[in-house]
Amino acid sequence: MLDALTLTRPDDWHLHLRDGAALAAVLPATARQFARAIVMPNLRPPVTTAAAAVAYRERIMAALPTGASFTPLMTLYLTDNTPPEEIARAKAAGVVALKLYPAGATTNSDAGVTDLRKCHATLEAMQREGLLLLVHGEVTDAEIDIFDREAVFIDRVMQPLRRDFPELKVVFEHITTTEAAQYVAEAGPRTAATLTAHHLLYNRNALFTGGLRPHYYCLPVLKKEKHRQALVKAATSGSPRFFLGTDSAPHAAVMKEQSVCGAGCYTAPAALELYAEAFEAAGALDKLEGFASHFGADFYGLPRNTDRVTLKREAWALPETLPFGDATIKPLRAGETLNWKLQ
Ligand SMILES: NC(=O)N[C@@H](CC(=O)O)C(=O)O
Ligand SMILES: [Zn+2]
Ligand SMILES: [Zn+2]
Repeated sequence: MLDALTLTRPDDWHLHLRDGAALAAVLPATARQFARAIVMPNLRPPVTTAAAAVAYRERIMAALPTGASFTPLMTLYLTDNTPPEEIARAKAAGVVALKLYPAGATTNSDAGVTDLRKCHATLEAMQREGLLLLVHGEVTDAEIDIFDREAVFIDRVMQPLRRDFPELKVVFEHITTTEAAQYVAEAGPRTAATLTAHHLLYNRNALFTGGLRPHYYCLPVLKKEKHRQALVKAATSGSPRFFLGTDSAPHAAVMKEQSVCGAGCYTAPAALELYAEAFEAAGALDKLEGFASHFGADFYGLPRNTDRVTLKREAWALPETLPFGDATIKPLRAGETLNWKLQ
Protein backbone atom coordinates (compact mmCIF):
# COMPACT_ATOMS: atom_id res chain seq x y z
CA MET A 1 0.00 0.00 0.00
CA LEU A 2 1.28 3.42 -0.99
CA ASP A 3 2.10 5.60 2.04
CA ALA A 4 3.06 8.83 0.34
CA LEU A 5 2.28 10.50 -2.93
CA THR A 6 4.34 13.35 -4.37
CA LEU A 7 2.82 15.45 -7.14
CA THR A 8 3.47 18.59 -9.09
CA ARG A 9 1.84 21.38 -7.06
CA PRO A 10 -1.84 21.46 -8.13
CA ASP A 11 -4.09 24.35 -9.20
CA ASP A 12 -7.78 24.88 -8.45
CA TRP A 13 -9.66 25.72 -11.65
CA HIS A 14 -12.94 26.72 -9.90
CA LEU A 15 -12.92 28.54 -6.57
CA HIS A 16 -15.06 31.00 -4.57
CA LEU A 17 -12.97 33.29 -2.35
CA ARG A 18 -15.71 35.83 -1.44
CA ASP A 19 -14.52 39.21 -0.12
CA GLY A 20 -13.65 41.14 3.05
CA ALA A 21 -13.44 39.13 6.29
CA ALA A 22 -14.65 35.95 4.53
CA LEU A 23 -11.84 36.25 1.97
CA ALA A 24 -9.26 36.66 4.74
CA ALA A 25 -10.69 33.59 6.51
CA VAL A 26 -10.68 31.17 3.56
CA LEU A 27 -7.74 32.28 1.39
CA PRO A 28 -4.94 30.67 3.50
CA ALA A 29 -6.49 27.20 3.10
CA THR A 30 -6.37 27.43 -0.69
CA ALA A 31 -2.95 29.14 -0.84
CA ARG A 32 -1.51 26.29 1.27
CA GLN A 33 -2.60 23.64 -1.25
CA PHE A 34 -2.72 25.29 -4.65
CA ALA A 35 -0.33 27.45 -6.69
CA ARG A 36 -3.10 29.14 -8.67
CA ALA A 37 -6.87 29.28 -8.71
CA ILE A 38 -9.56 30.51 -11.06
CA VAL A 39 -11.45 32.95 -8.86
CA MET A 40 -15.19 33.10 -9.43
CA PRO A 41 -16.74 36.57 -9.92
CA ASN A 42 -20.10 36.06 -8.16
CA LEU A 43 -19.57 38.70 -5.48
CA ARG A 44 -22.28 41.17 -4.49
CA PRO A 45 -22.20 43.20 -6.71
CA PRO A 46 -20.65 40.84 -9.29
CA VAL A 47 -17.25 41.48 -10.88
CA THR A 48 -18.36 42.66 -14.32
CA THR A 49 -15.53 44.96 -15.47
CA ALA A 50 -11.77 44.68 -15.95
CA ALA A 51 -11.30 47.48 -13.41
CA ALA A 52 -13.36 45.59 -10.80
CA ALA A 53 -11.35 42.41 -11.45
CA VAL A 54 -8.07 44.27 -10.96
CA ALA A 55 -9.33 45.78 -7.69
CA TYR A 56 -10.54 42.34 -6.50
CA ARG A 57 -7.16 40.79 -7.37
CA GLU A 58 -5.48 43.50 -5.26
CA ARG A 59 -7.73 42.70 -2.30
CA ILE A 60 -6.85 39.00 -2.66
CA MET A 61 -3.11 39.73 -2.79
CA ALA A 62 -3.43 41.98 0.27
CA ALA A 63 -5.21 39.19 2.18
CA LEU A 64 -2.51 36.57 1.45
CA PRO A 65 -0.53 35.37 4.46
CA THR A 66 3.07 36.62 4.36
CA GLY A 67 5.37 34.23 2.54
CA ALA A 68 2.53 32.48 0.67
CA SER A 69 3.05 32.02 -3.05
CA PHE A 70 -0.32 31.98 -4.74
CA THR A 71 -1.60 33.52 -7.96
CA PRO A 72 -5.28 34.33 -8.35
CA LEU A 73 -6.49 34.04 -11.95
CA MET A 74 -9.32 36.49 -12.46
CA THR A 75 -12.65 36.11 -14.24
CA LEU A 76 -15.49 38.45 -15.21
CA TYR A 77 -19.18 37.81 -14.66
CA LEU A 78 -20.93 37.79 -18.05
CA THR A 79 -24.20 39.74 -18.18
CA ASP A 80 -26.70 40.49 -20.96
CA ASN A 81 -24.95 43.86 -21.24
CA THR A 82 -21.23 43.07 -21.08
CA PRO A 83 -19.90 45.29 -23.89
CA PRO A 84 -17.66 43.57 -26.46
CA GLU A 85 -15.11 46.36 -25.85
CA GLU A 86 -14.70 45.14 -22.26
CA ILE A 87 -13.02 41.97 -23.54
CA ALA A 88 -9.85 43.68 -24.81
CA ARG A 89 -9.64 45.66 -21.55
CA ALA A 90 -10.08 42.43 -19.59
CA LYS A 91 -7.38 40.68 -21.54
CA ALA A 92 -4.97 43.60 -21.05
CA ALA A 93 -5.69 43.44 -17.30
CA GLY A 94 -4.76 39.74 -17.16
CA VAL A 95 -8.32 38.40 -16.86
CA VAL A 96 -8.39 34.88 -18.32
CA ALA A 97 -12.07 33.99 -18.60
CA LEU A 98 -15.70 35.06 -18.34
CA LYS A 99 -18.26 33.14 -16.34
CA LEU A 100 -21.73 32.39 -17.64
CA TYR A 101 -24.35 32.13 -14.89
CA PRO A 102 -27.80 31.56 -16.33
CA ALA A 103 -29.87 34.17 -14.42
CA GLY A 104 -31.15 32.65 -11.17
CA ALA A 105 -29.28 29.33 -11.53
CA THR A 106 -27.19 29.47 -8.35
CA THR A 107 -25.77 31.58 -5.49
CA ASN A 108 -25.45 35.26 -6.52
CA SER A 109 -26.58 34.74 -10.11
CA ASP A 110 -29.41 37.31 -10.27
CA ALA A 111 -27.39 39.50 -12.65
CA GLY A 112 -26.63 36.54 -14.91
CA VAL A 113 -27.49 35.98 -18.55
CA THR A 114 -31.19 35.73 -19.49
CA ASP A 115 -30.57 34.67 -23.10
CA LEU A 116 -27.15 33.83 -24.50
CA ARG A 117 -28.15 35.26 -27.88
CA LYS A 118 -27.81 38.69 -26.24
CA CYS A 119 -24.10 38.00 -25.73
CA HIS A 120 -23.09 37.05 -29.28
CA ALA A 121 -20.91 40.09 -30.01
CA THR A 122 -19.14 39.66 -26.67
CA LEU A 123 -18.60 35.92 -27.23
CA GLU A 124 -17.14 36.75 -30.65
CA ALA A 125 -14.71 39.17 -29.00
CA MET A 126 -13.74 36.47 -26.47
CA GLN A 127 -13.15 33.95 -29.23
CA ARG A 128 -10.98 36.49 -31.04
CA GLU A 129 -8.99 37.51 -27.94
CA GLY A 130 -8.59 33.96 -26.62
CA LEU A 131 -10.50 34.37 -23.35
CA LEU A 132 -12.24 31.25 -22.07
CA LEU A 133 -15.94 30.87 -21.29
CA LEU A 134 -16.70 29.08 -18.00
CA VAL A 135 -20.22 27.78 -17.69
CA HIS A 136 -22.57 27.01 -14.80
CA GLY A 137 -24.43 24.42 -16.86
CA GLU A 138 -28.00 24.34 -15.60
CA VAL A 139 -31.19 25.69 -17.11
CA THR A 140 -33.29 27.72 -14.71
CA ASP A 141 -36.84 27.01 -15.85
CA ALA A 142 -38.88 26.18 -12.78
CA GLU A 143 -40.80 23.48 -14.67
CA ILE A 144 -37.62 21.46 -15.34
CA ASP A 145 -36.87 18.98 -12.56
CA ILE A 146 -33.81 20.12 -10.59
CA PHE A 147 -32.08 16.76 -11.20
CA ASP A 148 -32.49 17.20 -15.00
CA ARG A 149 -31.35 20.80 -15.35
CA GLU A 150 -27.78 19.97 -16.37
CA ALA A 151 -28.77 17.44 -19.04
CA VAL A 152 -31.34 19.86 -20.51
CA PHE A 153 -28.69 22.61 -20.54
CA ILE A 154 -26.55 20.50 -22.89
CA ASP A 155 -29.26 20.43 -25.56
CA ARG A 156 -30.53 23.96 -25.11
CA VAL A 157 -27.34 25.94 -24.54
CA MET A 158 -24.16 23.90 -24.93
CA GLN A 159 -24.87 22.45 -28.38
CA PRO A 160 -25.81 25.81 -30.00
CA LEU A 161 -22.88 27.52 -28.23
CA ARG A 162 -20.37 24.99 -29.59
CA ARG A 163 -21.89 25.25 -33.07
CA ASP A 164 -21.79 29.06 -33.14
CA PHE A 165 -18.37 29.51 -31.48
CA PRO A 166 -16.26 26.48 -32.41
CA GLU A 167 -12.95 28.20 -31.59
CA LEU A 168 -13.96 29.43 -28.14
CA LYS A 169 -12.50 27.41 -25.26
CA VAL A 170 -15.36 26.39 -22.98
CA VAL A 171 -15.18 24.81 -19.51
CA PHE A 172 -18.34 23.03 -18.37
CA GLU A 173 -17.92 23.69 -14.65
CA HIS A 174 -18.61 21.25 -11.80
CA ILE A 175 -20.28 18.58 -13.96
CA THR A 176 -22.56 16.17 -12.12
CA THR A 177 -24.12 13.80 -14.67
CA THR A 178 -23.37 10.93 -17.04
CA GLU A 179 -24.75 13.13 -19.83
CA ALA A 180 -22.28 15.96 -19.18
CA ALA A 181 -19.32 13.59 -18.85
CA GLN A 182 -20.22 11.94 -22.13
CA TYR A 183 -20.83 15.26 -23.85
CA VAL A 184 -17.40 16.57 -22.85
CA ALA A 185 -15.64 13.31 -23.72
CA GLU A 186 -17.02 13.54 -27.27
CA ALA A 187 -16.87 17.32 -27.76
CA GLY A 188 -13.40 17.86 -29.21
CA PRO A 189 -10.32 19.67 -27.97
CA ARG A 190 -11.86 23.05 -27.06
CA THR A 191 -14.34 21.79 -24.48
CA ALA A 192 -13.31 20.65 -21.00
CA ALA A 193 -14.92 20.07 -17.60
CA THR A 194 -14.05 20.60 -13.97
CA LEU A 195 -15.01 18.04 -11.32
CA THR A 196 -15.43 18.72 -7.61
CA ALA A 197 -14.27 16.35 -4.88
CA HIS A 198 -17.76 16.19 -3.37
CA HIS A 199 -19.40 15.09 -6.63
CA LEU A 200 -16.74 12.34 -6.93
CA LEU A 201 -17.31 11.17 -3.35
CA TYR A 202 -21.05 11.50 -2.73
CA ASN A 203 -24.38 10.77 -4.30
CA ARG A 204 -27.68 12.40 -3.34
CA ASN A 205 -28.21 10.06 -0.39
CA ALA A 206 -25.65 12.24 1.44
CA LEU A 207 -28.25 15.02 1.52
CA PHE A 208 -30.70 12.90 3.48
CA THR A 209 -28.64 10.60 5.74
CA GLY A 210 -30.48 10.54 9.08
CA GLY A 211 -32.10 13.91 8.34
CA LEU A 212 -31.62 16.89 6.03
CA ARG A 213 -27.91 17.77 5.67
CA PRO A 214 -27.46 21.37 4.57
CA HIS A 215 -23.67 21.15 4.36
CA TYR A 216 -24.01 18.69 1.46
CA TYR A 217 -26.29 21.03 -0.48
CA CYS A 218 -24.61 22.62 -3.47
CA LEU A 219 -25.55 23.39 -7.06
CA PRO A 220 -25.67 21.51 -9.29
CA VAL A 221 -27.18 19.28 -6.60
CA LEU A 222 -25.67 15.82 -5.90
CA LYS A 223 -27.10 13.18 -8.23
CA LYS A 224 -27.74 9.40 -8.23
CA GLU A 225 -24.96 6.89 -7.69
CA LYS A 226 -24.77 5.95 -11.39
CA HIS A 227 -23.86 9.56 -12.19
CA ARG A 228 -21.20 9.66 -9.47
CA GLN A 229 -19.66 6.55 -10.99
CA ALA A 230 -19.59 8.15 -14.44
CA LEU A 231 -17.84 11.21 -12.98
CA VAL A 232 -15.20 9.05 -11.26
CA LYS A 233 -14.63 7.25 -14.54
CA ALA A 234 -14.13 10.55 -16.37
CA ALA A 235 -11.81 11.99 -13.70
CA THR A 236 -9.63 8.85 -13.61
CA SER A 237 -9.70 8.23 -17.37
CA GLY A 238 -6.49 10.12 -18.06
CA SER A 239 -8.33 12.37 -20.53
CA PRO A 240 -6.76 15.83 -20.39
CA ARG A 241 -10.17 17.49 -20.70
CA PHE A 242 -11.28 16.59 -17.19
CA PHE A 243 -9.50 18.43 -14.39
CA LEU A 244 -9.71 19.63 -10.80
CA GLY A 245 -12.03 22.47 -9.77
CA THR A 246 -13.07 22.31 -6.12
CA ASP A 247 -16.00 24.75 -6.34
CA SER A 248 -15.16 25.37 -2.69
CA ALA A 249 -18.04 27.74 -1.87
CA PRO A 250 -17.94 29.05 1.68
CA HIS A 251 -21.14 30.10 3.48
CA ALA A 252 -21.31 30.87 7.22
CA ALA A 253 -22.70 27.96 9.26
CA VAL A 254 -25.62 30.14 10.43
CA MET A 255 -26.57 30.71 6.78
CA LYS A 256 -26.38 27.00 5.92
CA GLU A 257 -28.37 25.93 8.98
CA GLN A 258 -31.53 27.89 8.11
CA SER A 259 -35.00 27.05 6.89
CA VAL A 260 -33.72 28.26 3.51
CA CYS A 261 -30.08 27.25 3.08
CA GLY A 262 -27.70 28.68 0.48
CA ALA A 263 -26.00 26.34 -2.01
CA GLY A 264 -22.30 25.58 -1.65
CA CYS A 265 -19.88 23.14 0.02
CA TYR A 266 -16.70 24.42 1.68
CA THR A 267 -13.96 21.96 0.73
CA ALA A 268 -10.80 24.11 0.54
CA PRO A 269 -9.27 23.02 3.91
CA ALA A 270 -8.88 19.40 2.76
CA ALA A 271 -9.37 19.62 -0.98
CA LEU A 272 -6.46 17.53 -2.18
CA GLU A 273 -7.03 14.96 0.57
CA LEU A 274 -10.65 14.51 -0.57
CA TYR A 275 -9.62 14.05 -4.20
CA ALA A 276 -6.94 11.52 -3.14
CA GLU A 277 -9.62 9.56 -1.29
CA ALA A 278 -11.85 9.47 -4.39
CA PHE A 279 -9.00 8.45 -6.70
CA GLU A 280 -7.77 5.79 -4.27
CA ALA A 281 -11.26 4.29 -3.97
CA ALA A 282 -11.22 3.95 -7.77
CA GLY A 283 -7.75 2.34 -7.70
CA ALA A 284 -6.44 5.27 -9.73
CA LEU A 285 -4.03 7.25 -7.54
CA ASP A 286 -1.60 7.17 -10.47
CA LYS A 287 -4.08 9.37 -12.41
CA LEU A 288 -4.34 12.07 -9.73
CA GLU A 289 -1.34 14.16 -10.84
CA GLY A 290 -2.53 14.69 -14.41
CA PHE A 291 -6.02 15.62 -13.19
CA ALA A 292 -4.89 17.89 -10.35
CA SER A 293 -1.67 19.41 -11.65
CA HIS A 294 -1.28 19.16 -15.42
CA PHE A 295 -4.45 19.13 -17.50
CA GLY A 296 -5.99 22.40 -16.30
CA ALA A 297 -2.85 24.41 -17.00
CA ASP A 298 -2.54 22.77 -20.41
CA PHE A 299 -6.15 23.61 -21.34
CA TYR A 300 -5.80 27.23 -20.20
CA GLY A 301 -2.50 27.51 -22.13
CA LEU A 302 -0.52 28.27 -18.96
CA PRO A 303 2.78 26.71 -17.85
CA ARG A 304 2.59 23.75 -15.48
CA ASN A 305 3.88 24.35 -11.95
CA THR A 306 7.37 23.08 -11.21
CA ASP A 307 7.34 22.74 -7.40
CA ARG A 308 5.91 19.68 -5.69
CA VAL A 309 3.65 18.71 -2.79
CA THR A 310 3.42 15.47 -0.80
CA LEU A 311 0.37 13.69 0.56
CA LYS A 312 1.01 11.20 3.38
CA ARG A 313 -1.26 8.40 4.49
CA GLU A 314 -2.09 9.68 7.96
CA ALA A 315 -5.40 9.76 9.84
CA TRP A 316 -6.42 13.21 11.06
CA ALA A 317 -9.66 14.88 12.03
CA LEU A 318 -11.01 17.96 10.31
CA PRO A 319 -12.12 20.58 12.88
CA GLU A 320 -15.87 20.82 13.60
CA THR A 321 -15.87 24.52 12.79
CA LEU A 322 -13.43 27.14 11.55
CA PRO A 323 -13.46 30.92 12.02
CA PHE A 324 -15.21 32.90 9.26
CA GLY A 325 -15.01 36.61 10.04
CA ASP A 326 -17.45 37.26 12.89
CA ALA A 327 -19.11 33.90 12.24
CA THR A 328 -17.99 30.27 11.89
CA ILE A 329 -17.98 27.87 8.96
CA LYS A 330 -18.27 24.10 8.75
CA PRO A 331 -16.06 22.46 6.13
CA LEU A 332 -17.35 19.40 4.30
CA ARG A 333 -16.59 16.36 6.54
CA ALA A 334 -16.30 18.58 9.64
CA GLY A 335 -15.29 16.53 12.67
CA GLU A 336 -14.65 13.42 10.58
CA THR A 337 -11.43 11.56 9.91
CA LEU A 338 -9.49 11.83 6.66
CA ASN A 339 -6.87 9.29 5.65
CA TRP A 340 -4.56 11.44 3.55
CA LYS A 341 -2.79 14.54 4.82
CA LEU A 342 -0.99 17.22 2.87
CA GLN A 343 2.46 17.79 4.37
N1 LIG B 1 -21.75 25.66 -6.12
C1 LIG B 1 -22.58 26.23 -5.27
O1 LIG B 1 -23.47 25.55 -4.76
N2 LIG B 1 -22.50 27.54 -4.93
C2 LIG B 1 -21.61 28.52 -5.49
C3 LIG B 1 -22.06 29.00 -6.83
C4 LIG B 1 -21.81 28.00 -7.95
O2 LIG B 1 -20.70 27.61 -8.22
O3 LIG B 1 -22.80 27.61 -8.62
C5 LIG B 1 -21.51 29.69 -4.50
O4 LIG B 1 -21.05 30.77 -4.91
O5 LIG B 1 -21.86 29.52 -3.33
ZN1 LIG C 1 -21.86 27.04 -10.40
ZN1 LIG D 1 -18.82 27.59 -8.12
